[in-house]
Amino acid sequence: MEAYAIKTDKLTKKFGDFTATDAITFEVYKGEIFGFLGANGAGKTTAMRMLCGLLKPTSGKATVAGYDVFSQQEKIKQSIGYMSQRFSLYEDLTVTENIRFYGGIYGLKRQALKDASEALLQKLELQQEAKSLVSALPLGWKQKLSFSIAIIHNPSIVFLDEPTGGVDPITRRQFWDMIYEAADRGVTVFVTTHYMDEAEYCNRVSIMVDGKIEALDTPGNLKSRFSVNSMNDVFLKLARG
Ligand SMILES: Nc1ncnc2c1ncn2[C@@H]1O[C@H](COP(=O)(O)OP(=O)(O)OP(=O)(O)O)[C@@H](O)[C@H]1O
Repeated sequence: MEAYAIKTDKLTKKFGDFTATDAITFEVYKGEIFGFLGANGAGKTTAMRMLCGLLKPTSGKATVAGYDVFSQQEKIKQSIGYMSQRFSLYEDLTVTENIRFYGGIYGLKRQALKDASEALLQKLELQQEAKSLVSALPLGWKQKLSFSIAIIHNPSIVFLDEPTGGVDPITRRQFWDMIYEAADRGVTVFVTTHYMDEAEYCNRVSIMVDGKIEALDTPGNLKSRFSVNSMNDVFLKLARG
Protein backbone atom coordinates (compact mmCIF):
# COMPACT_ATOMS: atom_id res chain seq x y z
CA MET A 1 0.00 0.00 0.00
CA GLU A 2 1.14 3.54 -0.77
CA ALA A 3 2.84 5.01 2.33
CA TYR A 4 2.35 8.59 1.22
CA ALA A 5 -0.74 10.75 1.53
CA ILE A 6 0.85 13.44 -0.64
CA LYS A 7 3.68 13.15 -3.14
CA THR A 8 4.97 15.94 -5.35
CA ASP A 9 7.69 16.04 -7.98
CA LYS A 10 8.91 19.45 -9.21
CA LEU A 11 5.41 20.88 -8.79
CA THR A 12 5.35 24.38 -10.28
CA LYS A 13 2.86 27.21 -10.65
CA LYS A 14 3.54 30.29 -12.74
CA PHE A 15 1.37 33.39 -12.95
CA GLY A 16 2.58 34.93 -16.22
CA ASP A 17 6.36 35.29 -15.88
CA PHE A 18 6.23 35.02 -12.08
CA THR A 19 6.92 31.61 -10.51
CA ALA A 20 4.90 31.41 -7.28
CA THR A 21 5.70 27.74 -6.57
CA ASP A 22 9.03 26.67 -8.00
CA ALA A 23 9.57 22.94 -8.61
CA ILE A 24 8.74 21.71 -5.12
CA THR A 25 9.39 18.02 -4.40
CA PHE A 26 8.31 16.40 -1.13
CA GLU A 27 6.28 13.60 0.41
CA VAL A 28 3.88 13.54 3.35
CA TYR A 29 3.35 10.22 5.14
CA LYS A 30 -0.10 8.94 5.93
CA GLY A 31 -1.17 10.01 9.45
CA GLU A 32 1.58 12.60 9.68
CA ILE A 33 1.17 16.18 10.97
CA PHE A 34 3.08 18.11 8.34
CA GLY A 35 3.85 21.81 8.89
CA PHE A 36 4.15 23.90 5.75
CA LEU A 37 5.99 27.09 6.70
CA GLY A 38 7.21 30.15 4.86
CA ALA A 39 7.18 33.94 5.06
CA ASN A 40 4.28 35.94 3.57
CA GLY A 41 4.19 35.46 -0.19
CA ALA A 42 6.51 32.42 -0.15
CA GLY A 43 3.98 30.41 -2.16
CA LYS A 44 2.28 28.27 0.50
CA THR A 45 -1.33 29.06 -0.38
CA THR A 46 -0.62 28.57 -4.08
CA ALA A 47 0.90 25.14 -3.37
CA MET A 48 -1.95 24.20 -1.07
CA ARG A 49 -4.58 25.23 -3.62
CA MET A 50 -2.91 23.00 -6.23
CA LEU A 51 -2.86 20.07 -3.79
CA CYS A 52 -6.56 20.58 -2.97
CA GLY A 53 -7.52 20.39 -6.63
CA LEU A 54 -8.51 24.07 -6.72
CA LEU A 55 -5.73 25.38 -8.99
CA LYS A 56 -4.17 23.70 -12.02
CA PRO A 57 -0.36 23.41 -11.79
CA THR A 58 1.82 24.72 -14.63
CA SER A 59 4.17 21.71 -14.58
CA GLY A 60 5.54 18.89 -12.46
CA LYS A 61 3.62 16.04 -10.84
CA ALA A 62 1.66 15.45 -7.65
CA THR A 63 -0.74 12.97 -6.14
CA VAL A 64 -3.01 13.55 -3.14
CA ALA A 65 -4.71 10.53 -1.54
CA GLY A 66 -3.43 8.62 -4.57
CA TYR A 67 -5.18 10.94 -7.07
CA ASP A 68 -3.49 13.04 -9.73
CA VAL A 69 -3.70 16.84 -9.29
CA PHE A 70 -3.94 17.40 -13.06
CA SER A 71 -6.65 14.92 -14.00
CA GLN A 72 -8.46 13.81 -10.82
CA GLN A 73 -9.28 17.07 -9.06
CA GLU A 74 -12.85 16.00 -8.24
CA LYS A 75 -11.64 12.76 -6.62
CA ILE A 76 -9.19 14.80 -4.55
CA LYS A 77 -11.93 17.15 -3.37
CA GLN A 78 -13.97 14.15 -2.17
CA SER A 79 -11.01 12.76 -0.19
CA ILE A 80 -9.92 15.87 1.67
CA GLY A 81 -11.11 18.43 4.19
CA TYR A 82 -10.09 22.07 3.89
CA MET A 83 -10.13 24.91 6.40
CA SER A 84 -9.13 28.27 4.99
CA GLN A 85 -7.55 31.27 6.73
CA ARG A 86 -10.89 33.05 6.80
CA PHE A 87 -12.70 29.81 7.73
CA SER A 88 -15.84 30.00 5.74
CA LEU A 89 -18.64 29.43 8.25
CA TYR A 90 -21.80 31.39 7.54
CA GLU A 91 -22.11 33.96 10.32
CA ASP A 92 -25.83 34.46 9.70
CA LEU A 93 -26.66 30.75 9.96
CA THR A 94 -26.91 28.85 13.24
CA VAL A 95 -24.31 26.32 14.37
CA THR A 96 -26.57 23.41 13.33
CA GLU A 97 -27.40 25.00 9.99
CA ASN A 98 -23.69 25.39 9.20
CA ILE A 99 -23.03 21.76 10.11
CA ARG A 100 -25.94 20.57 7.92
CA PHE A 101 -24.93 22.83 5.04
CA TYR A 102 -21.31 21.70 4.89
CA GLY A 103 -22.12 18.08 5.71
CA GLY A 104 -24.48 18.17 2.72
CA ILE A 105 -21.80 19.62 0.46
CA TYR A 106 -19.41 16.90 1.62
CA GLY A 107 -22.02 14.36 0.52
CA LEU A 108 -23.30 13.02 3.88
CA LYS A 109 -26.78 11.51 3.61
CA ARG A 110 -29.64 12.53 5.95
CA GLN A 111 -29.12 10.04 8.81
CA ALA A 112 -25.32 10.13 8.64
CA LEU A 113 -25.51 13.92 8.76
CA LYS A 114 -27.85 13.90 11.77
CA ASP A 115 -25.57 11.46 13.65
CA ALA A 116 -22.40 13.37 12.75
CA SER A 117 -24.02 16.65 13.73
CA GLU A 118 -25.04 15.38 17.18
CA ALA A 119 -21.64 13.81 17.79
CA LEU A 120 -19.91 17.04 16.79
CA LEU A 121 -22.07 19.23 19.07
CA GLN A 122 -21.48 16.86 21.97
CA LYS A 123 -17.73 16.69 21.41
CA LEU A 124 -17.41 20.47 21.28
CA GLU A 125 -19.90 20.87 24.15
CA LEU A 126 -21.89 23.19 21.94
CA GLN A 127 -25.33 21.63 22.47
CA GLN A 128 -26.59 24.79 24.20
CA GLU A 129 -25.41 26.89 21.26
CA ALA A 130 -26.82 24.62 18.54
CA LYS A 131 -29.46 27.20 17.61
CA SER A 132 -27.25 30.27 18.10
CA LEU A 133 -25.98 32.22 15.15
CA VAL A 134 -22.31 31.55 14.44
CA SER A 135 -21.73 35.32 14.63
CA ALA A 136 -22.43 35.08 18.38
CA LEU A 137 -19.61 32.58 19.05
CA PRO A 138 -16.14 33.59 20.27
CA LEU A 139 -13.41 33.31 17.60
CA GLY A 140 -11.79 30.26 19.24
CA TRP A 141 -15.09 28.35 19.13
CA LYS A 142 -15.62 29.27 15.50
CA GLN A 143 -12.21 27.86 14.67
CA LYS A 144 -12.89 24.60 16.52
CA LEU A 145 -16.28 24.31 14.83
CA SER A 146 -14.74 25.05 11.46
CA PHE A 147 -12.09 22.35 11.94
CA SER A 148 -14.68 19.80 13.09
CA ILE A 149 -16.81 20.56 10.04
CA ALA A 150 -13.76 20.23 7.76
CA ILE A 151 -13.39 16.60 8.90
CA ILE A 152 -17.09 15.72 9.32
CA HIS A 153 -16.99 13.41 6.28
CA ASN A 154 -13.94 11.48 7.58
CA PRO A 155 -11.48 12.61 4.91
CA SER A 156 -8.08 10.92 4.78
CA ILE A 157 -6.29 14.29 4.61
CA VAL A 158 -7.16 17.69 6.03
CA PHE A 159 -5.59 20.93 4.82
CA LEU A 160 -5.46 23.77 7.35
CA ASP A 161 -4.41 27.20 6.09
CA GLU A 162 -3.33 29.27 9.12
CA PRO A 163 -6.15 27.83 11.21
CA THR A 164 -5.35 29.57 14.50
CA GLY A 165 -4.80 33.20 13.49
CA GLY A 166 -5.86 35.73 16.09
CA VAL A 167 -6.61 33.52 19.10
CA ASP A 168 -4.84 33.30 22.45
CA PRO A 169 -2.20 30.62 23.22
CA ILE A 170 -4.54 28.54 25.42
CA THR A 171 -7.20 28.34 22.71
CA ARG A 172 -4.49 27.50 20.17
CA ARG A 173 -3.25 24.69 22.42
CA GLN A 174 -6.81 23.31 22.64
CA PHE A 175 -7.08 23.54 18.88
CA TRP A 176 -3.89 21.51 18.56
CA ASP A 177 -5.31 18.84 20.89
CA MET A 178 -8.06 18.42 18.28
CA ILE A 179 -5.43 18.14 15.53
CA TYR A 180 -3.60 15.42 17.49
CA GLU A 181 -6.85 13.51 18.01
CA ALA A 182 -7.55 13.57 14.27
CA ALA A 183 -3.99 12.42 13.51
CA ASP A 184 -4.34 9.62 16.08
CA ARG A 185 -7.36 8.42 14.12
CA GLY A 186 -5.13 8.25 11.02
CA VAL A 187 -6.04 11.57 9.37
CA THR A 188 -3.07 13.21 7.63
CA VAL A 189 -2.81 16.87 8.65
CA PHE A 190 -1.21 19.42 6.33
CA VAL A 191 -1.01 22.76 8.13
CA THR A 192 0.39 26.20 7.39
CA THR A 193 1.12 28.50 10.30
CA HIS A 194 3.05 31.61 11.23
CA TYR A 195 3.30 30.53 14.88
CA MET A 196 6.64 28.86 15.51
CA ASP A 197 5.47 27.16 18.72
CA GLU A 198 3.00 25.34 16.46
CA ALA A 199 5.81 24.31 14.13
CA GLU A 200 7.28 22.46 17.13
CA TYR A 201 4.05 20.42 17.42
CA CYS A 202 4.40 19.02 13.87
CA ASN A 203 6.03 15.66 13.08
CA ARG A 204 7.94 17.26 10.21
CA VAL A 205 8.02 20.75 8.73
CA SER A 206 9.07 22.21 5.43
CA ILE A 207 10.17 25.83 5.06
CA MET A 208 9.48 27.62 1.81
CA VAL A 209 11.48 30.62 0.61
CA ASP A 210 10.60 32.43 -2.65
CA GLY A 211 8.61 29.51 -4.02
CA LYS A 212 11.22 26.83 -3.18
CA ILE A 213 11.41 24.35 -0.30
CA GLU A 214 14.68 25.25 1.45
CA ALA A 215 14.48 22.74 4.32
CA LEU A 216 12.38 19.76 5.32
CA ASP A 217 12.85 17.65 8.44
CA THR A 218 11.65 17.07 11.99
CA PRO A 219 11.75 20.17 14.23
CA GLY A 220 14.48 18.47 16.30
CA ASN A 221 16.71 17.74 13.30
CA LEU A 222 16.26 21.23 11.89
CA LYS A 223 17.27 22.81 15.20
CA SER A 224 20.43 20.70 15.42
CA ARG A 225 21.31 21.31 11.78
CA PHE A 226 21.17 25.08 12.31
CA SER A 227 22.59 24.88 15.87
CA VAL A 228 19.70 26.82 17.38
CA ASN A 229 17.25 26.19 20.22
CA SER A 230 13.93 27.03 18.62
CA MET A 231 12.02 26.72 15.36
CA ASN A 232 11.72 30.48 15.45
CA ASP A 233 15.51 30.75 15.03
CA VAL A 234 15.52 28.10 12.27
CA PHE A 235 12.85 30.10 10.47
CA LEU A 236 14.70 33.39 10.88
CA LYS A 237 17.95 31.88 9.56
CA LEU A 238 16.24 30.46 6.47
CA ALA A 239 13.34 32.71 5.64
CA ARG A 240 15.10 35.95 6.43
CA GLY A 241 18.46 34.87 5.01
N1 LIG B 1 -3.64 34.63 -8.94
C1 LIG B 1 -2.45 35.20 -8.83
N2 LIG B 1 -1.93 35.98 -9.81
C2 LIG B 1 -0.72 36.52 -9.70
N3 LIG B 1 0.11 36.36 -8.63
C3 LIG B 1 -0.36 35.60 -7.62
C4 LIG B 1 -1.64 34.97 -7.66
N4 LIG B 1 -1.80 34.26 -6.50
C5 LIG B 1 -0.68 34.45 -5.78
N5 LIG B 1 0.19 35.24 -6.45
C6 LIG B 1 1.53 35.66 -6.00
O1 LIG B 1 2.27 34.49 -5.71
C7 LIG B 1 3.09 34.69 -4.55
C8 LIG B 1 2.82 33.62 -3.54
O2 LIG B 1 1.53 33.84 -2.96
P1 LIG B 1 0.89 32.84 -1.89
O3 LIG B 1 -0.46 33.39 -1.55
O4 LIG B 1 0.97 31.46 -2.40
O5 LIG B 1 1.90 33.02 -0.68
P2 LIG B 1 1.77 32.53 0.83
O6 LIG B 1 3.08 31.89 1.15
O7 LIG B 1 0.56 31.71 0.99
O8 LIG B 1 1.63 33.89 1.61
P3 LIG B 1 0.75 34.28 2.92
O9 LIG B 1 1.48 33.71 4.08
O10 LIG B 1 0.78 35.76 2.89
O11 LIG B 1 -0.63 33.71 2.73
C9 LIG B 1 2.81 36.11 -4.06
O12 LIG B 1 3.82 36.97 -4.55
C10 LIG B 1 1.46 36.44 -4.68
O13 LIG B 1 1.35 37.83 -4.92
